[in-house]
Amino acid sequence: MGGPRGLEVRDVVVRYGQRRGRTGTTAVDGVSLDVAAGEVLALLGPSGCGKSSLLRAVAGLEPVAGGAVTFDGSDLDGVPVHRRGFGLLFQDGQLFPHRDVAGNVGYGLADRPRAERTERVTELLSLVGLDGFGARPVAELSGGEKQRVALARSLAPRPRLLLLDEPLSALDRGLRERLAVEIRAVLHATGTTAVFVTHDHDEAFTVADRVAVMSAGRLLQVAPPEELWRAPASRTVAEFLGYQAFVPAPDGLLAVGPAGLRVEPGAAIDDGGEQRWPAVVVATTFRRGRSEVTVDVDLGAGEQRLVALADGSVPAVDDKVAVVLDRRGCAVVPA
Ligand SMILES: Nc1ncnc2c1ncn2[C@@H]1O[C@H](COP(=O)(O)OP(=O)(O)OP(=O)(O)O)[C@@H](O)[C@H]1O
Repeated sequence: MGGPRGLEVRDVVVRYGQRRGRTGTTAVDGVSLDVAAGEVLALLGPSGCGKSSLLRAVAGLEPVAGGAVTFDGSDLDGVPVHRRGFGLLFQDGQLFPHRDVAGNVGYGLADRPRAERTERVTELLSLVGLDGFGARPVAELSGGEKQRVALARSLAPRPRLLLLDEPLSALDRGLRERLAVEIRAVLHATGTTAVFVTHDHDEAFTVADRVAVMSAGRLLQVAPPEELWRAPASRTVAEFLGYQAFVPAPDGLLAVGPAGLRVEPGAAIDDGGEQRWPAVVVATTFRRGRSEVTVDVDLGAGEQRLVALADGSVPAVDDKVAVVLDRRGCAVVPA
């Protein structure tokens, strides 16, 4: 009957504070979602959209008010957290302060023979780039090292599903980007099925095979990163992914991405075909090998402050320039 089926979430509802005469808050409002065995799925959405509530419901930390959560075909209704065989990793890795690194990583292996435990701890420390760290007290670790230890600890008992709730959000940006790449590599190397909650689209795109975008308790779109970026299902999804402006187009709305505008020197002249708009330069920055020009421009929906790329010479602040669309940096969404 085929391989393992992984996680199935069907019409799940999570509510808080519902008492007699009070409706309470509906944090998750009928979400259905599958995560295949070995797949890494990111749950992406703004603060308060219900991502953590959904994750906690899957973990068994929050009761479901409707719908069902099943794993490999069996319903988890009434199955307590510690019987689900899932691993959990939170923003603050919650290491045991009085155990050393090896003691933390081996925590979930207490029932295994000592030799096997030692071998597994060594293997995992190597996997997360912490060879030789076993005897270190956790208090002496950096934030990034602590999260690596927490990741190793959560993977040690080979959970059938790993649930990660904003595991990188307490770290600074550079470290976050590096660790996101490492987490992806570790999850794939171990064949771990995982759900990764984040509000950061770059992080979601780095870590996940598929990204599920949530808003106000509902699922808006689920797709692999490139597909989501190329074809956002709605303006809301596009806005959340970082598309910065919207221009009416014959087949819907043209969503203008971070690389969807270019500046050209000289004030705008209408040359007939191409869409060009007059703009005023507000600031220029050089980032990641390219010049980004912040401009005030009206693309038809009122003046907005947007970012355009400069190919050639970089204009000065207060210069009048023209901005043109670069279709390669745009996507069409339904109007
Ligand atoms: N224990 C709780 N009691 C009451 N309301 C809650 C509780 N936990 C969450 N909520 C509410 O449920 C909604 C969804 O919260 P949730 O934490 O799931 O969102 P989130 O997308 O994970 O946001 P964040 O990224 O800020 O954690 C919010 O309106 C929140 O205020």
